[in-house]
Amino acid sequence: MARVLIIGSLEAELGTAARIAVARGARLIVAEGAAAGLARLRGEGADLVLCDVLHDVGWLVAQMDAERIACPVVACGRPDDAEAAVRAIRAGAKEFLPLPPDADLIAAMLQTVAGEPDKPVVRDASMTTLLARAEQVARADASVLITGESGTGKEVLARHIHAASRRARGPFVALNCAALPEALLESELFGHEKGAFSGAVASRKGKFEQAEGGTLLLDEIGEMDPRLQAKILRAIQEREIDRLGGSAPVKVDVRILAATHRDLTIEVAKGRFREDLYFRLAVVRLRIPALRERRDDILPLARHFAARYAHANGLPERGLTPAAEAVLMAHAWPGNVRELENTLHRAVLLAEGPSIGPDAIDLLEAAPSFAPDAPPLPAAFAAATAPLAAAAAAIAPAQPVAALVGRRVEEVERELILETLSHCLGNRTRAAEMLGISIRTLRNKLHEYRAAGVTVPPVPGQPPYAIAAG
Ligand SMILES: Nc1ncnc2c1ncn2[C@@H]1O[C@H](COP(=O)(O)OP(=O)(O)OP(=O)(O)O)[C@@H](O)[C@H]1O
Repeated sequence: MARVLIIGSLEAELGTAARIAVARGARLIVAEGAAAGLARLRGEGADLVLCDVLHDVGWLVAQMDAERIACPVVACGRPDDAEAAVRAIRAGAKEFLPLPPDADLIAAMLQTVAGEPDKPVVRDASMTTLLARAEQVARADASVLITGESGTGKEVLARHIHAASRRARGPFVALNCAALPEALLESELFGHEKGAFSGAVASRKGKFEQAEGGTLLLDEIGEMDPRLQAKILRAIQEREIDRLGGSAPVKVDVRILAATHRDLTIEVAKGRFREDLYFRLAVVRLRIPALRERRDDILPLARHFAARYAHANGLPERGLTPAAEAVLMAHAWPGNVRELENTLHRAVLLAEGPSIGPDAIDLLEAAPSFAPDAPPLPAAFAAATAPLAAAAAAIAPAQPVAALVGRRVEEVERELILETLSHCLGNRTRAAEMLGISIRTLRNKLHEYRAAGVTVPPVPGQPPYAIAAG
């Protein structure tokens, strides 16, 4: 269930947005102004903020950045007020929602931020067995360790377990442990009290407390530092956590799901992962096979994505020709379901005629190392914000592609990444979102650049650990 924070008056058109969000299953938090909204974010967090442009969107985003509260802010206002829209986007709002709001747009936003779970699409016998097992263990409260290569659907399975559990009405909170340096990860997990470190201007709940009564997915747990592993172990064993700078432990009622692409038994053998934590987490182990190991899933998934992206782009649903299906079946899918999804998204946009033929299946661009983690915003969203995009384009004209001919992709990619990062004032999360890549991919790229002697914009707020870990 997505938690939506609305900043503004519900008596105005924003009230319609609130009603639509609730009808679509969101939990609503309302604050009268930006400062009150920030206080609610510190206290209970949110998956999405809708902020009336009459309030100070720029101040809110700056405060959220300073306090490292990661949550997309969507500015809302009159569609003819392009100036306010551009101002809000420049101030760091992720999107501009024209009022009165369109019900489909709100639904699309909710789906994007909360990744509203579709039931996993499975056909292959290995996956139907795995799903049945997942549903069976969902009812218990035991920890579950989900393993599988990147893009196989570990988070999808975790959401499904949550939805099938008795905690389904509680929050589902996911945290990518590889995306943050150790010190930030600690405060993200356990929260902090005011003054716990420079920049901690107010106390804030961590993911454990935000997931109270629900499920916490610790994604990429294999990347976690041993010191934090010890703290997670304590949280699971004692069912309590210590906020940074806190004087007393806080009781938590959270079910832990963990995911990793690594073989944790190897990490344990090498002394990089605590054995006691491994046994705590791996009460139940679910291994998702790579897509190439479950070929009967390829076509049902491809049809599912073809229908989903046709719908999202306002296009008629089209089937795949036998030749296109043959191309899909012949590919090895190193990027797994995520690669298949991106390929079908492109195919839906590229295909001409009554069905999707092999010409529209463009596998070359599906480089797994650079595949976006999150699905792009639905096209309905882009359509509604088109006037804004035009205004933004007028401010920053695009570089003509012809000017790039003769340059190496690697070089252009580096420039794009570093420019985007400076544009976002060093904010990794926002830059990754803007680039359409995962924060992990961004961090890996930055490490590569730094190793090659390239100067990388520092993390805002600049505590030394953040700069070092970049
Ligand atoms: N069985 C499935 N049915 C429908 N969609 C799926 C399925 N499996 C994966 N997907 C889609 O594929 C994409 C990747 O899935 P997900 O993020 O769960 O993978 P992951 O294994 O957690 O990846 P990573 O290890 O990189 O975090 C998502 O967009 C998800 O919606």
